[in-house]
Amino acid sequence: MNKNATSPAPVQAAAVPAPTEAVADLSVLRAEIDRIDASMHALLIERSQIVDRLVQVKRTRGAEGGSAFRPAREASMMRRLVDRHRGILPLDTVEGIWRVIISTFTYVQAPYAVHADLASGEAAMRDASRFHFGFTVPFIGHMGASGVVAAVARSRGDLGLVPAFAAPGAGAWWTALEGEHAPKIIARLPFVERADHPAGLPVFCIAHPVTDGAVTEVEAWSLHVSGWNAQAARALAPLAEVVAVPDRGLDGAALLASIPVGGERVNDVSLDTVLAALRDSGASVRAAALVGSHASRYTHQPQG
Ligand SMILES: O=C(O)C(=O)C[C@]1(C(=O)O)C=C[C@@H](O)C=C1
Repeated sequence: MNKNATSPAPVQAAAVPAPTEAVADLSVLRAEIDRIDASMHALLIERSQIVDRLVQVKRTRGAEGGSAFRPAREASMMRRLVDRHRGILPLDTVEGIWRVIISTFTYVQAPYAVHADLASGEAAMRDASRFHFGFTVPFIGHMGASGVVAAVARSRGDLGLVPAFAAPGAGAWWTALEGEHAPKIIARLPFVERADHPAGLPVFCIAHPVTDGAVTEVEAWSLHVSGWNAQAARALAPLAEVVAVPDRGLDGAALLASIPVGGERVNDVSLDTVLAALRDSGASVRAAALVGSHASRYTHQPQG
């Protein structure tokens, strides 16, 4: 006869630890948590010592002054972080922790402020800034992208955040980035996109151009186009992401075209392809200026 079938109760009772055993287990587990917290803290202190050495190396190599923000390195670190994450701790939390670690280590190398355009909604922009740069880095709000670009231009190493989409009334703010010494787009945030990102507002990050650590997977071009029409907009849609603002002087539009020139998914799009598509659809480009570059958009697909 099967003993378990006739007397299941003792088996279930044995699975629940006696109260004293449970208390002992809890204190053992809490001791484990204390050990892990102490190790994590020690590792952060060790990381800060490495960053100290990194600053010395950068100095001896004559690295540019200004911001210590290195967009190529950060994009690659964030992609690897989300790809290796597993377990019950939400990805949002892990990403947020590392954003604070990296942006604060950027700040301790060379203090900077984040200027953000609040004109299309303060809450989402503030969330984006705090998520990507933490609370130690000062946050300065502006009503409009022009104020952000001007503040970054005046600074030594500040960053600017501007919506990466057509915001009503924003105008062709990117034309202020055309000058040789003007700030440029150096990143697009979030580095890792997903449908339910807690700070998912798409923003361009603007700074004085970085020569060391720039990433050029996507080029941002300011295009002045006459004869801009629906056919031209349709022709560009598969080639580039475009923000368009009417330009009455040209009887056309000022465009900010983000052209994927090469990345993990290398494709054939170049400025020439875009210019040819515009010509073929009856529009003509009067002027083109490179106003920055950034890493390819990287989308995280949740497992399961
Ligand atoms: O790798 C660098 O150059 C650093 O300055 C270190 C570090 C980091 O904390 O990991 C900080 C800032 C950069 O944007 C990238 C990475």
